[in-house]
Amino acid sequence: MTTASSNSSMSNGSGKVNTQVSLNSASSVEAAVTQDSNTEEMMQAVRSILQGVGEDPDREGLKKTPKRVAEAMQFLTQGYEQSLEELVNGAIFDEGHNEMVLVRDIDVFSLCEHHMLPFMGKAHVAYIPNQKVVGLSKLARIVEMYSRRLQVQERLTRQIAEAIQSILDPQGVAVVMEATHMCMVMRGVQKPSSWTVTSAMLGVFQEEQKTREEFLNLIRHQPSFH
Ligand SMILES: Nc1nc2c(ncn2[C@@H]2O[C@H](COP(=O)(O)OP(=O)(O)OP(=O)(O)O)[C@@H](O)[C@H]2O)c(=O)[nH]1
Ligand SMILES: [Zn+2]
Repeated sequence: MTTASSNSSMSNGSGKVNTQVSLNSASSVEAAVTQDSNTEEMMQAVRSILQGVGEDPDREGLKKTPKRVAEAMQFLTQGYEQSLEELVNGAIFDEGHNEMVLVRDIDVFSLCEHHMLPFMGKAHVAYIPNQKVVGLSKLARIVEMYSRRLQVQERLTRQIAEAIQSILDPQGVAVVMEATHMCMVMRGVQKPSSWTVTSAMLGVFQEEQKTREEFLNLIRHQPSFH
């Protein structure tokens, strides 16, 4: 991963090994070494795939491909290394606000766990606070963290809803995701126009039809600035 490999060079300073490393930097050196060996293994695997498709991994254009693919895969799955707590970073505010908060049209890029092919689309995330609100960007960051993993759309949708539930204990959470799956577009059943809608409704969104409808109307309506 780009970040991890830059970490590894940072932790070694100018490349010399510092013999007076503290426990913390010793463990970060260890993490960097593990990361490097992971990258190495991934590069080997990409070489095998290239050979498997009948390519010559040593030809000019493909020489750096194993490294590029390994780094791209590490980027696309960086959500495994993030935690909800770090991501929210304490940005929870006691506003006494109890009306619906909705962030819609959050871009989603993920990989399906069955084929490791992209699926992409939009997520709409709403909650009804119980006094506490969270920084708006954190809702998009939560979407980002769970999408940067190998996923199925249903689980991704539910994990986003449950994460918001766990940090805010709100009156309810609603998440709708609309996505197109490259494994259904480029291969397999080959249906380029199909898209999949999943939803997760918790608390009042599940219990009260009126609240759920209000949310569904809000995500249908086209904003005037578009
Ligand atoms: N429920 C769900 N299914 C998914 C998702 N992403 C991919 N799939 C499906 O996972 C299934 C895997 O089915 P398999 O029969 O094991 O694999 P396959 O032979 O490659 O299937 P086809 O895609 O039908 O060619 C397919 O039906 C995919 O459409 C997702 O996010 N949610
Ligand atoms: Zn798939």
